[in-house]
Amino acid sequence: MGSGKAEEIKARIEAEDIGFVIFDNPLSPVQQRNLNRLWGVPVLDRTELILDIFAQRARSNEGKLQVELARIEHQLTRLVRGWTHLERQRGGIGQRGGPGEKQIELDRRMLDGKARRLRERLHRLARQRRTRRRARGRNDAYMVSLVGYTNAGKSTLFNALTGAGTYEADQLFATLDTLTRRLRLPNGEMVVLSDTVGFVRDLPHQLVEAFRATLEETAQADLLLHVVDVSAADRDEQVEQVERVLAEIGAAEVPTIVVFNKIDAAGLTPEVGRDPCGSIDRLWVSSRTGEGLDRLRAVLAERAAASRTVGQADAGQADAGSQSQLQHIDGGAPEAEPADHQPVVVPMAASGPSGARA
Ligand SMILES: Nc1nc2c(ncn2[C@@H]2O[C@H](COP(=O)(O)OP(=O)(O)OP(=O)(O)O)[C@@H](O)[C@H]2O)c(=O)[nH]1
Ligand SMILES: [Mg+2]
Repeated sequence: MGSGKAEEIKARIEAEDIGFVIFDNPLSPVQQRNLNRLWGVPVLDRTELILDIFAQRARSNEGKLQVELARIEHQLTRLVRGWTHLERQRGGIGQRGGPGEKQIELDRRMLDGKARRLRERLHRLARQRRTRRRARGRNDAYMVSLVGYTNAGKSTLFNALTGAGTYEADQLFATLDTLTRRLRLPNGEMVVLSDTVGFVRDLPHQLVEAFRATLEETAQADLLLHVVDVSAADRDEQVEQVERVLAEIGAAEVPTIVVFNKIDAAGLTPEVGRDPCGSIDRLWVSSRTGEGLDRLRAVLAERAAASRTVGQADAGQADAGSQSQLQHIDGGAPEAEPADHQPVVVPMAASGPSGARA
């Protein structure tokens, strides 16, 4: 940003009585200090904004520790970035022997120590969580995780499916703590459903690191429901960003069904889409009105049943709808079934006897 632009913004801040300024990209400590001085209002960058929101939302002990760790990691990167500058500056104004350098080294050691202790506590918590899960016998259950961009409607879908009162709100990162519930499906199948923290474009690296334990659980799910706000203007970009984070946490290979949510807001009707093998891999639903959710339940039931009968490797193969699931289990020949080898989108109303409402 040139000085002309900075002056222009200063004029707007004064004219419109603006309280603070947020940059959509990283700022160095020096840039931040200079702009703050020029404009007389707080100046945040994107990472700090996201960290602030996370800090406000964290409820559980683990969530709070994760945010604190992310904050410290962020401070550490800034310390390193600011360091050379400070060193040069202090040298320039003739201070002896670099007291700034010494102070920064002390700060860095203190922060390093804090980060290490936090990581140890988080490790212990993650271990306890794994032990608890084993005790509950959840390792055998079919695990389904809701993932998606923040505000896509994961918690709303979670509530609609489980009847649980998870916090849902029209705000970013409403959910920070993974919440898990058992869900009984129409065919009597039991699955374990988890609601998770939402993703966002350019999720600060420190946050991905701090939330790694939580996110890695996602990677261990048997199935991901990738919830997409179909009414969002930038939904394709959101999908891409979520896929990128999933790859980063090692979840790219987990079988995934894309759930296009909020069809009521987009003026769409419930539909399903199939992969080239005929398996449903996309559904259009509204978590608010409940449209399309019966079909989603049926698909979940089928995937869970298939994973138990034919083993994980084939779990994605045998789920073309609740009726056809019965055919498969009754000995129908699934490999002979899909005639078309192209992905097709089947409107639910027109999907024949195996179709609309399970
Ligand atoms: N119109 C409409 N709004 C929905 C639907 N599903 C969710 N919403 C709204 O979208 C907003 C976000 O919903 P949440 O369920 O909190 O979203 P989330 O994905 O859990 O968000 P984070 O926890 O922040 O990642 C809320 O205001 C919901 O009421 C839907 O099917 N239709
Ligand atoms: Mg949520």
